Amino acid sequence: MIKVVNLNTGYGKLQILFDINAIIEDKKITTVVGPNGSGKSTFLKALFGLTTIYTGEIIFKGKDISNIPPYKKVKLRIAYLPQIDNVFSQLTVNENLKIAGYILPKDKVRERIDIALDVFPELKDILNRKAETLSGGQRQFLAMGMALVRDAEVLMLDEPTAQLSPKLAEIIFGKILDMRDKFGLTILLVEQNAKRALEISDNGYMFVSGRIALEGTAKDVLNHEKFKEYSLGIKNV
Ligand SMILES: Nc1ncnc2c1ncn2[C@@H]1O[C@H](COP(=O)(O)OP(=O)(O)OP(=O)(O)O)[C@@H](O)[C@H]1O
Repeated sequence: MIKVVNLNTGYGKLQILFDINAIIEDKKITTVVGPNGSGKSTFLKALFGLTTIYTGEIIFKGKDISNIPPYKKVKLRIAYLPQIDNVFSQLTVNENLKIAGYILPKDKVRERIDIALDVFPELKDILNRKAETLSGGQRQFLAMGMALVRDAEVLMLDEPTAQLSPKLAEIIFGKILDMRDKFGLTILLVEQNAKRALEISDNGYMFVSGRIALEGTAKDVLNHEKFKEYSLGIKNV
């Protein structure tokens, strides 16, 4: 579980998130929705150690990790997949998967790559392709596969279905469910495809202007008037 307590954070002097209190439950999918610019991506970045934290705590396994740099978060088995630049574009799919396992003992890497290829069989035929030649969906499969190789326990995904067709988005949502159900991953998802994302989630938060406007089970959020008003105003909902 990740517990966020009274978090105030931003970039340098520019505060973006205000008094955020949230719980990311183990082995569940928690989705953050909200208008453009409301601070959803900043929330993921803050949890990974990429923002300036003014006050507050991020508690993971009983310890405050708010001042721990990103490379150490990887060792804590927290993975963050940004919207772009989530793979090494000049390397092949196979090389990307191998590199993802760099913190693991060598004999474990092969085993973890096999597990990743079981969940993402789509990658099997393109192992020797350079990542820069992949489609958006294939790239997303690779980025998620790399998190599986790393044996991540917490997976933070920033808009994994952005720019994808509805059919591919649905496949990605299916993979996210697989990662929770087959591997017990704790997933924190930021999505523009808000309604569909909440439908596959356990818990939800809606951010508005850097503050939590709604929170509860994903079902509670989906059925709340505030969410309905917001979702009527955006595409894909
Ligand atoms: N590196 C940065 N430096 C300064 N300001 C930033 C930086 N990244 C984001 N911001 C600002 O922080 C605010 C929140 O942005 P953020 O990307 O977290 O919102 P979001 O809810 O994820 O939006 P979207 O749905 O459009 O991705 C915006 O005003 C944005 O301009």
